[in-house]
Amino acid sequence: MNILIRNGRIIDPATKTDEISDLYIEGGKVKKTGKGLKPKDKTDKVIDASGCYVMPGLIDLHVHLRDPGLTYKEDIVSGSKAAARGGFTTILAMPNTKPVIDSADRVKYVQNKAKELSPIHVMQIGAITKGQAGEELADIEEMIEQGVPAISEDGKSVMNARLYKNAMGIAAKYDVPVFAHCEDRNIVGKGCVNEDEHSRKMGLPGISNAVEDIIAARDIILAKETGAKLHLCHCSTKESVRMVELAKKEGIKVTGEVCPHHFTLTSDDVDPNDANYKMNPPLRTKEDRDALICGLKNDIMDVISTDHAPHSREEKTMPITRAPFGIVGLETSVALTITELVDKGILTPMQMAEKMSYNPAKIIGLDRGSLEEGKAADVTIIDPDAEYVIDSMTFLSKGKNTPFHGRRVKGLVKATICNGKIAYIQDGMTR
Ligand SMILES: NC(=O)N[C@@H](CC(=O)O)C(=O)O
Ligand SMILES: [Zn+2]
Repeated sequence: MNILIRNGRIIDPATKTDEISDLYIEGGKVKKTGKGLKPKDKTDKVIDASGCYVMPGLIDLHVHLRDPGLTYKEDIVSGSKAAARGGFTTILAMPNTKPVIDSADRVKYVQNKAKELSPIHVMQIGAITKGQAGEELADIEEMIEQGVPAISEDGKSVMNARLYKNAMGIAAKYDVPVFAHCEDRNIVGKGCVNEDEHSRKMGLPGISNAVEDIIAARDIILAKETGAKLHLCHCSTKESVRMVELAKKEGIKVTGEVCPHHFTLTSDDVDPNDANYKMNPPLRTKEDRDALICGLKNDIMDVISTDHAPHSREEKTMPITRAPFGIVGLETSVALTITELVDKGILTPMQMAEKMSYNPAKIIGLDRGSLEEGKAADVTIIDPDAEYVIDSMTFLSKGKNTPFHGRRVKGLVKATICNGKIAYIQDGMTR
């Protein structure tokens, strides 16, 4: 089946294109872009993308699919359907599953299941230590051979710097990036929200910026010594932004990621009776949020990822002190990015495409994130003007844990096309 996308605003960072045009997909590839394209065949699907962005398929570097072992929260099928609805054609799954993905066989399990059942590309990240216990390196080389796009201990930091440095040495040798979750276990204590006036008033144990900053600094120093590519996950503090900026100036191979909840909300928004405001790292102060936004605008921060972290209703209705950290993000990130950043003139649509597709592809060395003729047809069509209220009950994800339920937003994914096939489409979009 071939697809003609008509009259969309084609936004392609790879070719620096931003113009109203058509795009023809044939044999799973972008065959042609240009004005006035006609369907070749009566069986061609035609999508009217008037008023819509047509971007290279979005890539989410930070997703928790919970498969294997925690599939009551999410599984590969529900997670990828949610991702497709959110505009993503490629997602990277974190290894903090049960068991932890720390061997080639376990990587293979996800790869095979995804290949069979997912409408989009799912790439599995390998853990850094066995069982994420922080004591012994996992067989990183064997997982790299099996095709992991990155290694990560996400959910925690490898506290032993010697072990971590060894892992970075291996990553550098194979030019595979290290995705760092920065959290000093020794000082985080029982913290569940940002440590500030608000947390003190609520009587909740806090998490200070130092919890993140100490490890971010350490990891940047280790990246410098080992030459590894370091990607700082879910940056939440103003100091993290500053460190990424300085490290880049020094020529250290570091990239920074920001999640929509961290550029949308602050610790003042936290409802102490709602664990959907609890995530790791926590919502920070207005000063931190403004620094993240500024970092995105100035291209210090390279990536917007979701850190999609589904949990069950039972888990998230526990008191905030006991509930697990994390919120879902796959089905809200396009809308929050458009509402909070593009619509306010902070990011151009081109920057949005860079941070949600082009840069993520570059970081993992993936030949995606581009709409150039001849490339694989991974395409996302978004209506930036569609206004609606987020309803978590409509999520395709098993996780409904979001603080954004009931929030009015702009920006709706109309269609997601993966390898030239429709992975998700809104009713009434094709002829
Ligand atoms: N972000 C979170 O709050 N939680 C994540 C772990 C993580 O990404 O650090 C999870 O696995 O639930
Ligand atoms: Zn994390």
